Amino acid sequence: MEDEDCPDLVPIGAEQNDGSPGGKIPVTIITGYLGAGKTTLLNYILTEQHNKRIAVILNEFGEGSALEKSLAISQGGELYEEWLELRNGCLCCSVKDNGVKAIENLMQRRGKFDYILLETTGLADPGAVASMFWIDSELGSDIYLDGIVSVVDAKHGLQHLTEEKPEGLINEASRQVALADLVIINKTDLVSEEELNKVRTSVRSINGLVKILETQRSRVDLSNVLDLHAFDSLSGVSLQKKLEHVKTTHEHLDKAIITVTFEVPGNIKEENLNLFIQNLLWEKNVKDKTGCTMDVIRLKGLVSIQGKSHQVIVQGVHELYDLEETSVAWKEDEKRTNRLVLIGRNLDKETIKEVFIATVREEQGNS
Ligand SMILES: Nc1nc2c(ncn2[C@@H]2O[C@H](COP(=O)(O)OP(=O)(O)OP(=O)(O)O)[C@@H](O)[C@H]2O)c(=O)[nH]1
Ligand SMILES: [Zn+2]
Repeated sequence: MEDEDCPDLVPIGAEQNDGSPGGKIPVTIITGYLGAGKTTLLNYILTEQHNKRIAVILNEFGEGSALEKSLAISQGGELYEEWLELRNGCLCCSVKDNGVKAIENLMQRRGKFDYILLETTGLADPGAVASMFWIDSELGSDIYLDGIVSVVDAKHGLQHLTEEKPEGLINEASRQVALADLVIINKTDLVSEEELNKVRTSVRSINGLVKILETQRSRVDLSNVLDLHAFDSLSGVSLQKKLEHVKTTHEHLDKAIITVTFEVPGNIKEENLNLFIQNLLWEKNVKDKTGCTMDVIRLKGLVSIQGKSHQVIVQGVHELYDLEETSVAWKEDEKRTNRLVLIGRNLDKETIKEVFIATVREEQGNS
């Protein structure tokens, strides 16, 4: 039965479902720039009462996906009904033609879900992801695209939306807004009313029709997010029309922005970690081999802090960051380690790892 070309979706925490056959399964695409609050929204949806069996598909960068998963799980606890990971990393390129098939194979194997939430990477072109459902609608699929939700960071969104791109390159953040059926301006706690007005105006100028909601921690009435039927015959909008309107591309990843991940074993001192992060995000005195400043847009990590029994999550978006102790304890026989993911410009993995080690070195070997 299995198509060889068809990428595998990897179910995590497998447990058989017997869904009812019949009705088609809606898919909501959750998009938004790096660090805007997409995973926070997913977590929120999953913890709210919805009486649905929700499958979650993460479209994260290849290497970082294991970390992303562990971050989200440790935040969301056991509330995830399903957790799927695309083994090939990027959904837009690796499974463009087979993505729908992969999801359907999964439903066949595991029984039906009531709803599918698909989180794209912060740099993805949601149009490329959406188009895979459009192609499939003619094939009588079991799933349909319900809507595209775009999360905008109230603090950094304006910067993302107005950033000038070199000739020929499209601004990902504004494309995500242009394609959205719902825009959630999140992190309103971080801005003044005036700043919020500017972001709202900017969103409105890009997409004159879209519904705009403003949130903290992506807390939003679920009836505004799920079952939008944005592309039904009833709503009169076809996905095809929308995609024609907003140019979508294959070159969905800004070439200049890359992801680096590294792992360093041992315990580190909290103050040394702070120093490392502050040099990187605030002082901006960490340079690559050619002398260019490393510009980190997004930072995630799972680290082992000296004196703490539990794993600590590091989260950074531009210059804002915080450390949070998780509910996951390091096991007795477990090798303590620090895993970091950085997304930004001028990042070179060796240098950044060296700088990290140099900053925390004195703590190596302690436990
Ligand atoms: N102050 C504040 N922080 C928030 C809010 N919502 C989310 N955050 C924080 O912002 C950071 C990024 O949130 P995520 O939900 O991981 O963002 P994301 O869009 O999934 O990020 P990527 O997948 O890396 O692009 C985390 O540290 C969140 O705790 C908010 O309303 N206010
Ligand atoms: Zn995320």
